[in-house]
Amino acid sequence: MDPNLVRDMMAQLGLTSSDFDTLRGLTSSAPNAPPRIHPGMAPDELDTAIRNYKKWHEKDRLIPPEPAPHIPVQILLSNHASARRTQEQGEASTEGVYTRMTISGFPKHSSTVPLEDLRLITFAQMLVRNVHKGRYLLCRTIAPFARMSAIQTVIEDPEGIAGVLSIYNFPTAFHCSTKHLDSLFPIGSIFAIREPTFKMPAQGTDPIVRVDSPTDIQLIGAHSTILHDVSWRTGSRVPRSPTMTDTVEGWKSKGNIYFKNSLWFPAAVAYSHGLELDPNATVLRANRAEAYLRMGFYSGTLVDARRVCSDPGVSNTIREKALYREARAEYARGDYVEAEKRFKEWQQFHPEDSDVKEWIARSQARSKERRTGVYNWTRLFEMSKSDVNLDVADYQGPIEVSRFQHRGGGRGIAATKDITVGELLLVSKAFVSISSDDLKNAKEVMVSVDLITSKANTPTQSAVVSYVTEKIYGNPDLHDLVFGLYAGQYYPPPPPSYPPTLPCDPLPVNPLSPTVNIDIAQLEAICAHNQFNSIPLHAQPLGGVEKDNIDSWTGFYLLPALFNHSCVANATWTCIGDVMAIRATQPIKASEEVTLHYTTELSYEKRRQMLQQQYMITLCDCWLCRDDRADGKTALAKREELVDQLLQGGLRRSQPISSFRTFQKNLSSTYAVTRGSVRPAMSLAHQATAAKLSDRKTLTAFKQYVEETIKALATLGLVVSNMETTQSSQTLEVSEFSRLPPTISFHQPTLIILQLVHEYLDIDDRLNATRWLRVAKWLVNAAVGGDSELFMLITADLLDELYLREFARSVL
Ligand SMILES: C[S@@+](CC[C@H](N)C(=O)[O-])C[C@H]1O[C@@H](n2cnc3c(N)ncnc32)[C@H](O)[C@@H]1O
Repeated sequence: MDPNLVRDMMAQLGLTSSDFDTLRGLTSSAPNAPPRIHPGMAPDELDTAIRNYKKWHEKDRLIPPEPAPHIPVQILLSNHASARRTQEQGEASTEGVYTRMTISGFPKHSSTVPLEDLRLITFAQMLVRNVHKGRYLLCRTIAPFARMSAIQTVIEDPEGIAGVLSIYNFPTAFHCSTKHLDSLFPIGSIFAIREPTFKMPAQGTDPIVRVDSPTDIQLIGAHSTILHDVSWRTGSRVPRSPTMTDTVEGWKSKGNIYFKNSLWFPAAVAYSHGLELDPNATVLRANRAEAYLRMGFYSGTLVDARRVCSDPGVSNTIREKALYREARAEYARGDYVEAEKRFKEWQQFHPEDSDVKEWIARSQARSKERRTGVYNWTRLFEMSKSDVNLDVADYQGPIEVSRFQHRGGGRGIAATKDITVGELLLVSKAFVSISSDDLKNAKEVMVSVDLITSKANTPTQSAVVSYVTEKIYGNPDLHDLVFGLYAGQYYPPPPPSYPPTLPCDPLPVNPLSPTVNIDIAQLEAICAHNQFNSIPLHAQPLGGVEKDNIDSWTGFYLLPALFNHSCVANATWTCIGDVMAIRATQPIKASEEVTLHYTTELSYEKRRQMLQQQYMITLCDCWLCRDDRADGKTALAKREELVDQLLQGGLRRSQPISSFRTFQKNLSSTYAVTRGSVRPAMSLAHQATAAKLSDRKTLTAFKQYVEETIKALATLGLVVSNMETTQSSQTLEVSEFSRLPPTISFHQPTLIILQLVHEYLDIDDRLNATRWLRVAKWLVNAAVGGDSELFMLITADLLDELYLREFARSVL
């Protein structure tokens, strides 16, 4: 901060010059402040800023912990008020999307010690750059919260010393309004912060108490024993704080007001305060169950609803409500058999209720999906266009988690029987999925810069940790499902099997005292190692432009995260809405490893780089990479150069065909002659040559065009019977020997084939056009499932662009 500005501010606040000297020590210590990283930096600028930031971080880490300089509370409050005003102004404005940057990937502490085993600490005893293990800070808020990268406020301890508190990843606070924050944490809220970290902020100059894990925060009710011997030096009541109720009825009506305003979490907190006063206050518990249900805190709903149902003194109306909530929570947790039972129990009291009939039918449909793996993919695809959040059951086909010692994490997926191409292996609903559209509604986008990978994450990647944290917070029994995933080389290896055995009963949720500890640093590593970043199918149709303008999408899935990578994968994944389906693209033998692509780059070097960015620290050992490495560095470099040349428009259609042939020869010379037909980079050269030949309208040129197109497909690894001789034998067919290209997703080969269909129709060869159209349909259905109808929907834009829609409709 500019010292002159500080001096002006202090004058306004009536502070003395000795206060100013204290402050100058702080504010002019700009050399100790971290380098700025801000939105709008050019890529080079950002690279340099990240490098400088890392250097600063290393230096800052070496500075021993030291007492914090005293910053007058008025200064803290005044600085904070301006941050709060910025958020309020942003809320009032109708314009623009604001981007915030935050730094991730540095070590951070999350406490695992219960509050009762910790000793009290005060600000005066705390040191900057220190984690205060074995201690807890008791404090209360003396300002309203404001939301920046984290939610932030000013707190004071019982001795009246103030400091800034920043809480990251707090449930429901990711993009919340000031109204939500004020309801959640009114001024005067009392917290116990377990093992607080006092540190220099990631950006800025004033030290902060930084809480990364929301489970380190315990909300303290007025009657808590922890407050018994505590008196607040600045008075029992914080100025401007609302009057706090301290009766069960008071908390109930507060909760009900929040509930009516759709402020589910503040409502749940209010009910929890009431339940702390009287754990048998059944109405509050029943209401909390509903608030949890609205927030997706299903474990909390279930525990509360069951307890209400088992209360012998409860009225029939409340018991029935609780039973319905229990059934809904069972359904949402994927226990469809239990859900059906509960809904049927409820139905006994309301035999004609149409909603419950619908829920029973849905429970039965989900149970059937889970048993059979039969889904209506076409319907799901259509539904995903309006709501990505699809209602389906998970399904596990002929696969299991197995040991693969040589892979990071030591596990992988193996086939439990011989598998055929296109067979459905797994259907999994996202644990969380985030599209950039979800974030844009919030008028604010957060971008995190990862110090481990030295790159800026996309907005949806930056949000994933907060989303997963919230889900675990409200569903604590899911904790081990997430923390059983691989977290990378700096963490102990995950358990050899997956999923872990989960508690039989759901765990309770209490926002005043969270049930499980969430280690945020480990969760960041887990998310980074296991997330999926491709765009769901409805938003990236073949041909045309992206439909929903989705520029980034991140999905966090559980069992799908157990698949290892191969550049020549034998399975492929696609997302319809937030549902991932994984299918075999090659025949797979029982006990063989089943793999997916983490990248579909055609060049060895680009694949290597992409895999490294996804934390694959060892070189990929698939046969394609081994063959590529055996070609030697010089050949690989030359191949890379030629491919770049091609992609940058180095071969123009106006050039003579001989230039294309020479190019092919040069590129081909980078592959050892002994290599098999799969040569992904060659596909690009064949595609370019085919495009050139499609301009020349002679029969010979057409034949050559077909030959080049077929080579483009074959070099990617597509196998269809008699593909190479189809011109003469006309026996092109999809048979049990057919397989999808192992090197790439279905999109590119489908594009190539539909182009070929278009060219055949152009010369009125309907027979071959039909044959190839059927190959395209087979390809899409094998990768995505469904039938002709789904094929037509997925390829609709491309079929239109190529004037193929009517033809496809008539022959499929
Ligand atoms: C999403 S996890 C895959 C499951 C993981 N193997 C496990 O045990 O949980 C991704 C990590 O698995 C490892 N991995 C994936 N594919 C691999 C491969 N082909 N070779 C070696 N390690 C691989 C890498 O360490 C990568 O960071």
